[in-house]
This record gives sequence, C-alpha cells and structure tokens, in this order.
Amino acid sequence: MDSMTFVLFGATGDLAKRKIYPALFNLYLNQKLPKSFSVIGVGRGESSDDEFQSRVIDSLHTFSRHLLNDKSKKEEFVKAFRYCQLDVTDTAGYKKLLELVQQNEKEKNMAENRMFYLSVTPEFFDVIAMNIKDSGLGSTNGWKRLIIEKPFGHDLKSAQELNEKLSKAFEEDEIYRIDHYLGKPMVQNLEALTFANPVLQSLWNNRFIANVQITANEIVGVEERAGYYDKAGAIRDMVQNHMLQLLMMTAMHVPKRISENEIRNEKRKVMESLRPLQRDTVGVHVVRGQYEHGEISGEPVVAYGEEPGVEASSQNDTFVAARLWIDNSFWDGVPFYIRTGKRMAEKATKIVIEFKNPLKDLYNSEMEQVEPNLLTININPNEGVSLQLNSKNPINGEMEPITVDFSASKQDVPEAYELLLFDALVGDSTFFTHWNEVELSWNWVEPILEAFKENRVPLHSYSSGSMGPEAAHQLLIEDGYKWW
Ligand SMILES: NC(=O)C1=CN([C@@H]2O[C@H](COP(=O)(O)OP(=O)(O)OC[C@H]3O[C@@H](n4cnc5c(N)ncnc54)[C@H](OP(=O)(O)O)[C@@H]3O)[C@@H](O)[C@H]2O)C=CC1
Ligand SMILES: O=C1O[C@H](COP(=O)(O)O)[C@@H](O)[C@H](O)[C@H]1O
Repeated sequence: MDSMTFVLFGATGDLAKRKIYPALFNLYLNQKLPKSFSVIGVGRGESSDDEFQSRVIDSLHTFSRHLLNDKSKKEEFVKAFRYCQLDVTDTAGYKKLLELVQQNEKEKNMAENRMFYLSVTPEFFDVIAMNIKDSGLGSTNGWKRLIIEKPFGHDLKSAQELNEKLSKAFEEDEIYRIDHYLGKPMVQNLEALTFANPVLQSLWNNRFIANVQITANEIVGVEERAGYYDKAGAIRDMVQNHMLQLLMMTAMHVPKRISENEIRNEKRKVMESLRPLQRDTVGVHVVRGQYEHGEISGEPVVAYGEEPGVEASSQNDTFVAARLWIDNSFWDGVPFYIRTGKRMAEKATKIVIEFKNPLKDLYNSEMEQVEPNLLTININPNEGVSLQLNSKNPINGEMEPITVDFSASKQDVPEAYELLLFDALVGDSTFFTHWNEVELSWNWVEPILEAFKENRVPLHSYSSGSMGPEAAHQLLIEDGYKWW
C-alpha cells in the first residue's frame, strides 16, 4: 500500500475522537495501514504534538472496539501523529501546514500521497478545499484525495454550488463523500447477497416481490445537535442520503461486471427511474411527524419542542415515512416504503422484502394464518439475514411462520468508518456517494422540502417510545400491507 499523509481537519472534534481515531487504530492493528504514514491533525486550539497524541490515546481507550491493554501498541501508533494549529479560514496559515506535511514526507522518505479529511462543519468544506489548492498542498507528485463528511448541501442548489467549488480543487474521482450507511457491513454485503445468490437473484423483481420496506428507527432524540437538526429534519438528515442510498443498493439491477463504475451506473439508473413527487400531492405519499413526550426504557423523555435549543413552536420533522415507486420493468407496481424517526420504540435499521403470496388461497379454508415469505436484512443493531417461511407445527398441525436465520455469529465486525477509510486508502470509491447520486437525491427530495416548508403536509405528533404516527401505518394499510 502507498505511503501517505493523512491530514485531518477537525482533529479535536467529536467525530475524530469517536470514529476516526478508533477506525485508524483498528486498521493499524490489522496491518491495513501503509508501513509508512503520518497523521497531521488540524485544529484551532493550541496543542503540542505530545498533548495531541495523549488526546488520541484517550479516545482509543474510550471508543476503540479493541479493548487492548497493551499500552505500547497505542503509543507506537500515535508516534505517527503531529498537530498543526490553524484557523481554516486563515489562508496564510496553510503555508505552515504545507511545510509540516513536506517536512514529514522528507523525514520519513514518503511519497507525496495526501489524504485530506474534512471533519469540520460544512460551511468550511469549500474554504478548505480552495485553500488546499491555493497553498500548494494539493500539488503533489503522488495522489491527493478528499474525504468529505455530511451534509453535502442543504438543498439541490446549495449542493450544486458546493460541488462546483470543490471541483475547482479536486477531480470527481478524488472526492470521497462519506455516507456511513454505505460502510455498514450488512449494506456492503447487500451486493453479494443479491448478486451472488441465483436463488435470490431470480426472485429480485416485480413477479415475486410484493413490496420493500426500509426502516431506520432510532431511540435517541435530537441530543445536543439542535442547531443543525432543527434546520435539517429527518428528511435532510436521513432520507436524502442514507435512506435513498439503501433504496439504491436494494433496487439496483445486477451490473454487467462488479466494478465501482458499473455499480454506480446501476445506482444512478434507480434514481433516474424514481417517480418524481409533485409538491401539491406530496402528502399522498409522504408522512411527517414530530415526537411528543413519552417514555423510553421506563424513563420519561421530553417532547421535541422542549429539547434544549429547539423553539417550542418548531415545525421540524423528526419522523418521515414515504411510499416510492421505481418506474422500470423490474420494479413496476412494487411499492418501496421508507421510514425513519427519532425517539422510536427501538433501534432498528433493516430492509424487509415481502414476497407475493399467490398460494394464500390454497390454504385459506384450512388455515388462516399463512404469512407472506419475508426476507429481512438486519443492518443494525443485530447484523444478519433471516427468511420467514410457513411450516406446519408437528405437534398441533397448524400452519405457522418459522424464521430461518442466516446470520453467522461475528465477533469482530469492523465499524463502518474502518471499512470506508480502508477503501479510500486503496482508492476504491464503490461505497462512497458519487456526485450524480447526490444531485439526483436532492432533486427527488426537493418537492418534499417545499411541501414541508409550505405546510402542505400535516405534521403528526407521535409519542416518544412509540412506532411513529398512525398515518405512517395507514400509508401501508391503504395498500393492503403493514410494516414488519
Ligand atoms: N459527530 C458525529 O457523530 C458526526 C459528525 N458528522 C459530520 O462530521 C463533521 C464534524 O462533526 P463533529 O466532529 O461532530 O464537529 P465538532 O464541532 O465536534 O468538531 C469540529 C471540529 O472543527 C474544528 N474547527 C471549527 N472551526 C474551525 C476553524 N475555524 N479552524 C480550524 N478548525 C476548526 C474544531 O476545532 P476546535 O474547536 O478545536 O477549534 C473541531 O476540531 C461535520 O460535518 C458533521 O456534520 C457526520 C456524522 C456523524
Ligand atoms: O447520519 C446520521 O446517522 C445517525 C444514525 O446512524 P446509525 O449508524 O446510528 O444508524 C443519526 O442519529 C444522525 O442524526 C444522522 O446525522
């Protein structure tokens, strides 16, 4: 693997400590980092290299999945870390950063391969990219790559403007837009599951599938992120990115070859076939909700409007459910339902494929409980795949659903950030979001944003700790289905 310098903007932030350092450390332990590498952490505050290294060690103690008592491994790992104090808006200051990067490359005899990770608030994405270019940091004899965090824009226009600016400093194939759902092992496994199993592949179309349900429910509320979340809502925070990515991964057709370009092409085709919504009829297919007070794990929790930093009158959505149609020959007539909410009864990220049940009538007189076959892909918290079948109970002779569980017991499942960082290091962008996907997603979401803003869609309240507003259940009931 190529030697490289990993320049981390936002090195003193929450994401760095909770996700990025543990991911880098796990890669290091698994010998998946280059033999020669350095990490230059950028932050506004003053810090020596030693202080920065101690901060990284602390984060590993708290957040690494390897509960390693061997202190020496951690110390060995952080030797590669240096700190650079820099206000990212201070153009002149990048000279110091460039000197530090070059000095390191020279000392360690490393190739000029530079990975820039923007783990900062989005308002700085374009500023930093331009400064990387103008300062000469981006002029290397090796490769340069930019990893960029979410959110990528606030709507279609702002996303286009951001992309325009980034593309002045980096080529599209140098930009790695993180959607951490694409780093989840079961999401990465979707491709193998659907393409490498002829049994499933032959059923993966509208002849056999009745509907598809994609759920990403959370127990947590807005937490300390009201400043961001109250302007974003579930529609921007989860639907525009994670939910539509899961939809693309589920609905894409088997590509001619398994390669990043072919997969990307198939994902794009899904988005292009997604039936557009009209602003004035959004409410027919989209349900929005906001959590009320309630109880979670026996503890009372406050309503969204009482959360710190949220105005009591906020009309922000903390729940969205929607019915989508993919107008192509594979999925014609198959509704795709998505739902995501905060303060729900359980943490569950899953994709459920409900198969058609043409034999239902065969058993109707004898047994009434013939359930549809369901393929459930559990993404979080329990990773695995299960298939619900009908079977006769040998004791009472009654038909009952049984579940065949395909989940292997995995003790050491890598974290999303670990898989994604490794892919970026080796230059594989399959599980990163291409600009086409971002643009098409914002484009599809745009009428919903407008309808929400203009209050064309009722804002239903739901109790914290429930399964969301009743209207989200009605959405499926009117089609003769229910959420699984
Ligand atoms: N935290 C999370 O779980 C997730 C975060 N994200 C995204 O990751 C990014 C980072 O989030 P998070 O870590 O939570 O944010 P934090 O607010 O915790 O950290 C922000 C970082 O940016 C640095 N920073 C702020 N202003 C400047 C400046 N002018 N010059 C230099 N550095 C500056 C801060 O340094 P200092 O304060 O030391 O100056 C700090 O290191 C965001 O885009 C967020 O949307 C995405 C998914 C999950
Ligand atoms: O991107 C985000 O995702 C999390 C949910 O992620 P998960 O891996 O725990 O399912 C969500 O809480 C957050 O609001 C959103 O910004």
